[in-house]
Amino acid sequence: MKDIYYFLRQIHEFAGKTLYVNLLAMICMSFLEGAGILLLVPMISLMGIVDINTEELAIIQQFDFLSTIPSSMGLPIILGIFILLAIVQNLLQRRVAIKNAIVQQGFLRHLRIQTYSRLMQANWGFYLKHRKSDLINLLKKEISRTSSGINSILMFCTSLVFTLVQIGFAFILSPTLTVMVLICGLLLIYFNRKFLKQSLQLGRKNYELGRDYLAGITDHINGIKDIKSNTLEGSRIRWYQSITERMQAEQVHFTTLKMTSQLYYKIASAVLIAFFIFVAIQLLQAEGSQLMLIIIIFSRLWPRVVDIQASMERIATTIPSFQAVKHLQHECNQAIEFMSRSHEEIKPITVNEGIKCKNVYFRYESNKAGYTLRNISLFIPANKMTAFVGKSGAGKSTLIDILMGLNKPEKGEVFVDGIPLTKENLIELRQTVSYVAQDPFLFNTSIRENLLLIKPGATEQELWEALDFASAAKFVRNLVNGLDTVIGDRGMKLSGGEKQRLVLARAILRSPGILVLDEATSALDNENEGEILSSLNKLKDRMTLIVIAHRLSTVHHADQVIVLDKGEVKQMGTFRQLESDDQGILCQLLQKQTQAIR
Ligand SMILES: Nc1ncnc2c1ncn2[C@@H]1O[C@H](COP(=O)(O)OP(=O)(O)OP(=O)(O)O)[C@@H](O)[C@H]1O
Repeated sequence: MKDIYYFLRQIHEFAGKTLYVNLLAMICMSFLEGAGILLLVPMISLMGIVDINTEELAIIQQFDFLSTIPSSMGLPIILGIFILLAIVQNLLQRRVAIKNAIVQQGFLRHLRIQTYSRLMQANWGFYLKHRKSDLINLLKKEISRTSSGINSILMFCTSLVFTLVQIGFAFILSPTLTVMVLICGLLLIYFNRKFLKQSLQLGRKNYELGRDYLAGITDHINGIKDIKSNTLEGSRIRWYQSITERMQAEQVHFTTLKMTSQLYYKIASAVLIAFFIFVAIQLLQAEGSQLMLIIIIFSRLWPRVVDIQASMERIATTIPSFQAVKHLQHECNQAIEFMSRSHEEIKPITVNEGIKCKNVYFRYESNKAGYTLRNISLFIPANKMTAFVGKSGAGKSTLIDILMGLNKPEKGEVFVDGIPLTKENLIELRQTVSYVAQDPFLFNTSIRENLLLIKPGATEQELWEALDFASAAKFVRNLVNGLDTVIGDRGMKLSGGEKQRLVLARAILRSPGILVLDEATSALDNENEGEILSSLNKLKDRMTLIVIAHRLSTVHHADQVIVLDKGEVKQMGTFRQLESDDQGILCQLLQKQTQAIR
């Protein structure tokens, strides 16, 4: 209930008075419909179907003036009023339905933007904890279900108001009968509460299956090359058959549940009508007029009771989506990375002295023993090249993430020009950094757009200079569409080395104060790597370069080399100093690389 209230409050804040105007319009509609029912009584009477005694029904007496009109005119007048009421009611209904759609679609968009913005502002730790496909599932499916769940709740409220008004009218026609119908309806809703419980369980199953389905197919499509080259197609198809079978069973179960609950109501409806008619005729010797009332009230009220039960079941199935979206929003709020200022307003900083780590400790899971980084203290001077080397798993990328403020130290601190790195100045540092990852990300669009993403106003000349710097100009010129070539999903249509050069060009285009290269030249041949290294050498005095490299030839020219091992700094100095230490790790790494070449 708390979860539903959370979103109802949001829609109240979002839609404000439109929501209440709509509810009011719906109440008007039910009054018009009620008046229509009341009109049926004199109409039936005038038509001579049954002679209804209106003396007992005060409100119906309001229509007595109709009997003063000649009967040849009375019927057309009643029918005219009836049609008029129906027109007004349906015009109102059309307007309310459109307004409702505007509110619902607007709220869906609002929910999407709100959740997406919070996701974008969440820190890196949040993303390390979550599967990407789960986030996509939430953004795509669960938010829509939440929004349609809200719609069901609003419809439920309307149905309730509608029913109350109809009960009022039915009460005027026959209080005893109305009370009896209501007691029967409430009893049935009470005995059918097991359907609500089952609907909630099915909603949970639907959520889990949807999430697993998306996670599985995302993995398969992303890893299709490995699947094909290792002939894993069979096992993947078997997984797909199994999950779709469970999804099918869940949907069939849901329909069975819905239809069973409706069946109970329909059978109950027939039994109750038969029972009331029987009692009315056999025991109370009721007249035709009362029988007609029984049928009118039943046919009007009973579908409302059925609607209420169906709405409650629909709402129950969407509760897991409410919970999931609310939980996501809550987690994002907890993981908010920086104060929400527009990125455009924030200017990059100039690093004059350098970045310092003081006694930094870090681990990915705080409940596990052992740190990934232990007692790291180091200084990265501004406008120099610092290289991190070490065996695989030593903690190099983790440390870089700490320096960029992506990971937050559990103990110790990071300083930029002597100022501690905090939520307040983090975004300024990020604006200063350009990062080239091991597995670079490119968007499925043209080379030009991929580059302009970093610097939207860049001129043609700036684009080509950046490409030149990254030794990418030649291959881009050779493409038929040059800068306008579309490069496929994640740059699939380019070789690994071409992708790396393009990402490097993109990073340099921004003229960053700090350039971070995490194994950014690992896929390049010696010739291209050599060209990039000499370009980087020229940049050394203009920006702070932080490089991770396995190939030690890459870090020869670094001003400082830091060797990490098992999460600790083991050596620090110039390349020459460290290579001359026979017992040092760098020397061992060098020997291993030389042996591997032989
Ligand atoms: N998201 C994560 N969750 C848990 N542990 C992680 C995560 N990422 C890395 N690790 C662990 O942290 C340690 C350091 O990893 P890191 O990627 O920093 O090493 P690295 O020196 O950059 O390795 P490589 O040269 O192979 O890229 C490894 O033991 C790794 O298993």
